[in-house]
Amino acid sequence: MAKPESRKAKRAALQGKATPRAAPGAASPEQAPQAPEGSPDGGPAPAMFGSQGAASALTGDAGDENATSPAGGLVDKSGISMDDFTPLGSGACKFIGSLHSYSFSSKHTRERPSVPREPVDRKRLKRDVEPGCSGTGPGPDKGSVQSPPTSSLTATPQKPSQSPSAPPADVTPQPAAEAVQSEQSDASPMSINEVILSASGACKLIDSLHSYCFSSRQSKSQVCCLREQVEKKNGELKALRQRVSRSDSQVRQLQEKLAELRRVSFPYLSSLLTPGHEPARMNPVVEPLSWMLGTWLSDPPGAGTFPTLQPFQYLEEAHISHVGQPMLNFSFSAFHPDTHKPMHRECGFIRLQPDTNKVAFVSAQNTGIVEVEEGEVNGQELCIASHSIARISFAREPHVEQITRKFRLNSEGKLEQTVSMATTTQPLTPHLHVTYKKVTP
Ligand code: HEM
Repeated sequence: MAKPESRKAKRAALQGKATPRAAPGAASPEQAPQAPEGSPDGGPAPAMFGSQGAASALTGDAGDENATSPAGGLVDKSGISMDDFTPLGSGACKFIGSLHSYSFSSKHTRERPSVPREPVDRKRLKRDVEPGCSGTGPGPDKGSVQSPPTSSLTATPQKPSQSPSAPPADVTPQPAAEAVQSEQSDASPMSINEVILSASGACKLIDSLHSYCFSSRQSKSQVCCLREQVEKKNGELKALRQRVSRSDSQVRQLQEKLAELRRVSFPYLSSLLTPGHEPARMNPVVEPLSWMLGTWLSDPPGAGTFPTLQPFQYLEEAHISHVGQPMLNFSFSAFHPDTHKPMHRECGFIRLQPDTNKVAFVSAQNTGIVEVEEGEVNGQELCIASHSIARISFAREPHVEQITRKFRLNSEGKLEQTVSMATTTQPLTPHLHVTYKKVTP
């Protein structure tokens, strides 16, 4: 047994440190009966332990198991010091951990076989006396020794009303509950249970706070990631808008250039032909040839053949129009398919003998040939053959002696032209075949 004076001094030290740190709500007045003035400690017991039984667990029945820490605090041999129960000084987690340690070590201390345990009867006697006023010695009431173990201090789960801040009983850690149940003869199970209950509730609260912190960090990370993606997409959108803007600008420039080219090509004619900006009405005489009207582009490229020539291809634009007169105006312009270099070109007029389907085709070609072809229009097909051919005096040979043409609008709405010719060396033979698609009305 420890010396009384030494124990008294240590208790005084314990009271001086522990009293201000009593956790509010950790013990209700019923759970922690105030130490009477006649307390052997000479002052109130530490309220946070809830009962003198808990305090005696620190002081120890089996001997002086406490020592003074280097810092001057009271240290249990299990390694627990009062500082460990100080939430403000060492943090909530340390505090909770200490509570768990205390619970474990206290239980362990009580179960240590090396420590001689008092007879059950003596412990019961002592416990029965403690609530009265003194925890230092067995009470004289021999009758209480005979009292059953289910006395008022027998370990029972704390009622919620006794501790408003304690969590519900169903959250009591199982080991703690078992310890309480198995230690019914111990002097301090209720206090320990209470502390563990409080600690368990606090741990759950802290765990939920950690979980909230973690999920909050995750959410922030996701928000940052999404924000980066949005910024990246905004950048791409901005680049696309700039490209569209550039394309619009290019289209405007091309339109302006085209308008300028038209003005240059027909500086005065356009204004003369369409003063009121209304197209000329078609002369009814040429109405049977109306299917030829329009601007046409070779599609696919035209194909050239002749017995004396290598097959070749060409691009051609056919422009057939009218200005209200009883005739059509035409121009055919051929280009090299690769270099777009101008090749054959001809222009002229197509006339119809009124009230007949007889057609006269007059053409002047850049090769120095002028020719007249005549024929008939039947539906959407025009077949003509050379009536007269003339040439310049220095035209290259072989000279063309006969020309036949056929125009038709096919089932696909495309214009076709087939040309055959006879030269001074070759009989009438196909020379050209081209299909045009309409590009303007
Ligand atoms: C009705 C209109 C045309 C006539 C009467 C015509 C007549 C001729 C004749 C007589 C020749 C010489 C053949 C030989 O050497 O044996 C020739 C050659 C040729 N024609 Fe045509 N042609 C016409 C339209 C075209 C067209 C639209 C093209 C398209 C680009 C074309 C391209 C050629 C070529 C590449 C040659 C061979 C090279 C040359 O002699 O210049 N011709 N043509």
